[in-house]
Amino acid sequence: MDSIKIVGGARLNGVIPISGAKNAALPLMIASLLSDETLTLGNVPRLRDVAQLTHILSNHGVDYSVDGKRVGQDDLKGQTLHLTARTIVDTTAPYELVSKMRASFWVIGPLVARERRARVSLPGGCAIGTRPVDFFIEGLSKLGAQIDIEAGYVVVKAPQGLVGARIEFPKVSVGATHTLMMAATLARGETELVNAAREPEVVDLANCLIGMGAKIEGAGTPVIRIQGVDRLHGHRHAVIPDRIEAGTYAMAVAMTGGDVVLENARADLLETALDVLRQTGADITQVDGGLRVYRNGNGIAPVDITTEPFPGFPTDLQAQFMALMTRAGGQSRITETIFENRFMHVQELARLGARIRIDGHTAIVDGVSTLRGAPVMATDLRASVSLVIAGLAAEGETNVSRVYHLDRGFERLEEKLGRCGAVIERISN
Ligand SMILES: CC(=O)N[C@H]1[C@@H](OP(=O)(O)OP(=O)(O)OC[C@H]2O[C@@H](n3ccc(=O)[nH]c3=O)[C@H](O)[C@@H]2O)O[C@H](CO)[C@@H](O)[C@@H]1O
Ligand SMILES: C=C(OP(=O)(O)O)C(=O)O
Repeated sequence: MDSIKIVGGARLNGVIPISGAKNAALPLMIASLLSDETLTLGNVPRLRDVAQLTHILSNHGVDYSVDGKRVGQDDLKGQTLHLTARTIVDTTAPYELVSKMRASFWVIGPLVARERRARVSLPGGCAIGTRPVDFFIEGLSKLGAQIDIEAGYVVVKAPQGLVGARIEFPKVSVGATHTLMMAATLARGETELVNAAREPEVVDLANCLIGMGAKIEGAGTPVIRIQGVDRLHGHRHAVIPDRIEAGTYAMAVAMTGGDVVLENARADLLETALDVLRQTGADITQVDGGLRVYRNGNGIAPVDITTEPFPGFPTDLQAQFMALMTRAGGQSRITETIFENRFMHVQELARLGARIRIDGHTAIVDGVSTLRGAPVMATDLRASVSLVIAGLAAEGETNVSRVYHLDRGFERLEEKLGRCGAVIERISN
């Protein structure tokens, strides 16, 4: 299995192009199931999750083709996917495919909306908590579907079609918002999603669905209203830049010192995290075509954070921020409120010399002046990249194993960091 070898200590200087957002691309690809015409998506990142989802969608009958193939080392642009679900050939999403990634469960919404039935395996994804699907089940049954759990599959039937309803989520859920918004586009009448997720990826999906002919108002606010239509048509849409990738590299620069432009990054998608980074001592400005992140090597100030749904501090940046805080000049408190088991990076950061203790949902980090390289291994995507960030600032060599987690969500990580002066390479075993 591949690993990433890092020799820490180099400052980062240069330009890092930010890819299209994984967490926007995935629901957008799934939206192709709602129409028998072609959905063309630009700026799609080249990631393992994207490739995996093309397999899942083709199992349902989606034809796909790709252009924008890499023509040379300098081509760092995203790919364009053409997805056409002329007919749905299979409404079952099998365990072997769905267990590999959480988002694939979301096909349940479009499948039942278009075909009036679906059989979808309970999902997998990053091991960061129990991650139930009760909001999906309650939401779909409010839209008139009958639901049974059979041998690890959620079996949904709506022989008369879905009917609009008011659905109030007990807690903000990105996936349930995506899924029920997609389902409601083809339901009869009006659906109101209350306590909906406001994440930029939800807004991106809504914008694409509107382009396909859906009637949606309020995406980006806690109440989304959808008027069902009879059919959706083809459309072209470009995926928004990845705010989590941008935030990750911003934290890497804050950690190592240096001066990097994050090309295509948008400050408006990341305000809370950027404010926190400024408090730690990083200088961040919007420049032509991206964000400039600068730190001159002065110390890192400790800052307390609590993860929250958008526009709060994102849980998907919590591990990376913890890596940064391991070198802060004092104590910081990091509270995780979204997932109950998202501190798996703590014991691995400790192997590099970090001083962290856990008190319930809070990690208390006492900054140290030096981290020292070590072999480390992560169990999920963002935890893995937090170890890369720590390795960049550690003395000596760090080896991060189980790189397949990183390949799910970071496009050409070693290449992007290497171009800015990091000493980093992939070791293929
Ligand atoms: C592919 C993708 O976009 N993944 C993101 C998505 O995951 P995902 O959509 O899975 O996360 P949710 O927003 O649904 O999860 C939020 C909370 O709601 C709970 N919950 C959710 C659904 C449900 O039916 N019942 C329930 O209790 C979850 O266990 C969690 O505690 O949003 C998370 C929160 O921003 C991010 O960390 C993930 O990177
Ligand atoms: C948790 C994540 O992904 P998933 O929801 O697919 O597990 C993530 O992107 O950080």
